[in-house]
Amino acid sequence: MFKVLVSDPISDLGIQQLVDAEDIIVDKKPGLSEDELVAIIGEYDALLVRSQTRVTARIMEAGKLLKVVGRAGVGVDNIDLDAATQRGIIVINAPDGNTITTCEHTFAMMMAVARHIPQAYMKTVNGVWDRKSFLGVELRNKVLGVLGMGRIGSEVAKRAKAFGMDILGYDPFMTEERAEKLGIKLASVEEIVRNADFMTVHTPLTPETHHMIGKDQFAVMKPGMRIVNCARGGIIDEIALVEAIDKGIVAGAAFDVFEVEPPAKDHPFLKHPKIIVTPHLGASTVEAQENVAIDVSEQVLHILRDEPFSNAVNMPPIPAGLQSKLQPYFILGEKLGSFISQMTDGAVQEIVVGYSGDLAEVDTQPLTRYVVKGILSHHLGTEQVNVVNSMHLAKERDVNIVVQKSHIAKDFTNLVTVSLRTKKEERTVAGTLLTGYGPRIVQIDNFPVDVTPEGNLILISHNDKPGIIGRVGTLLGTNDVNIATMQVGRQLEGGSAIMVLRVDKGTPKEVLEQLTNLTELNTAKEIKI
Ligand SMILES: NC(=O)c1ccc[n+]([C@@H]2O[C@H](COP(=O)([O-])OP(=O)(O)OC[C@H]3O[C@@H](n4cnc5c(N)ncnc54)[C@H](O)[C@@H]3O)[C@@H](O)[C@H]2O)c1
Ligand SMILES: O=C(O)CC[C@@H](O)C(=O)O
Repeated sequence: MFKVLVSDPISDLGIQQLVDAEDIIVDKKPGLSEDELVAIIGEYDALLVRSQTRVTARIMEAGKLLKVVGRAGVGVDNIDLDAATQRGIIVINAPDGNTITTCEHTFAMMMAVARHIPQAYMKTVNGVWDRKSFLGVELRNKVLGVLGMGRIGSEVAKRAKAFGMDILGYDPFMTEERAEKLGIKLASVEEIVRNADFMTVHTPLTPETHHMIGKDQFAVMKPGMRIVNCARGGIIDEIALVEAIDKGIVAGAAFDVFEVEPPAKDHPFLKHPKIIVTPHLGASTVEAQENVAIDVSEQVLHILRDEPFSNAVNMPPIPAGLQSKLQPYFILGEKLGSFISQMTDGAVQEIVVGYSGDLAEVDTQPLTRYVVKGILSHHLGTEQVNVVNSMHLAKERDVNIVVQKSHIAKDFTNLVTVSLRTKKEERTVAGTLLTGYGPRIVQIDNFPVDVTPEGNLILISHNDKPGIIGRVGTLLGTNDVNIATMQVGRQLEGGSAIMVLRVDKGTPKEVLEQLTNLTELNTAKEIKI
């Protein structure tokens, strides 16, 4: 007999298959505190949550029998994935069940902000018949900018076409071919900000998307824009948005999500006449709640019964023999993936992973998953991508993955080479494990280097001319960026060259821009590992 605890309000119909199962006992106890959960979780094999329960490391630790945590929804930001992985607890989610519902909520919000529905409602029910203050705008013939063209963003784009809107879409994984199929135009964030009448965000919250719409974007924004966020709080800088509305740049905003939820009582959105809000209701329909609960219950049943399952968002078990052989390479593979995705521009089309030397002899599939995880995590967020789903996510985005093996590894016993082909360019890094020293990057494009992939790095491509290293050092020094180590690689004297600097802290954007403007310097990119 297995025991399942449901600790958030989850659709009864959705979990009916668990209730009906002869080998399962279901207890519904919504609203427990962390301490209360810690006290009882020890007797349960599975925990089912929505977004309210924070499944912390303490709860996992106390869950001695816990095999699976099921999230009825997409985001797993309320679950400590590392703690789950460490304890061998499988975390699953239901990524598809609430797509349409959230897309429809986005439209409800877009139309409400276009026609001032909540504001007009408030006045009318308070006895004021005001037909002058609420002149709206049509959606027809307007430009809609969609940031994040995944499941929800793509559905929004499809429906916006029916409203007669022109759609500009931005997503690092969007290719011209897919954009053409969807009938949208690919654009950069800046093009969207400068040209859209409405803008809606549908990305995960990652270090890259955090405040992706902030002061700089509002400064160049098309006046009169209306903005919708039904994705995650923090993608749009809340304070900068209020300023932009007060300056007359933004005409109105509709938010379902907040940087801190629930927002404080004095949050500037809550009394602003041009901002409408809902309390994270994007996924709250009967249909979506049933869908996600059915999906997640089905997978929980499979896991408890030791049957094949899908939608795991953390680490799968790897056979013991292979685990010990490959384990040290997992870190190298993921770091190479992260490094190359940060140094390469454009939508990813192909990943080529080469294994040379001893590695050519073993089943490297788990290692490839780590490389792909490192690449995709940069764009999709570490919370969403893991070694279970990385290949699936790449396939979903039409990214071709090629694996090549060779018994010869030139100067190294083992070498992992990763090439990334995008619409714009093709780049390569190679790395090895040095006994006693750990992972090393030994090649960047055609340049031999010796770089420990760790911390804050700056990758510079320049022309090999006297004085350039000094100029870079002086510029960083004057901006209080301390260089810890430096590596320079070139092929020919006076030809193109690269520099890899390790610095003590993150490099501000302006400093990177100033670096790029130095004579004989082509590009300067920050890489964080
Ligand atoms: N309000 C709600 O109740 C609710 C409900 C469901 C989902 N969500 C949230 O909506 C968001 C989208 O969900 P989804 O199911 O469509 O996810 P998805 O993974 O299918 O799509 C996200 C897309 O964002 C893209 N992306 C990543 N970084 C980007 C960047 N810097 N710029 C542009 N695009 C970038 C990814 O390539 C991906 O295609 C998530 O944040 C999810 O948690 C909210
Ligand atoms: O459970 C909810 O209602 C939130 C759902 C949503 O934010 C998600 O990520 O799926």
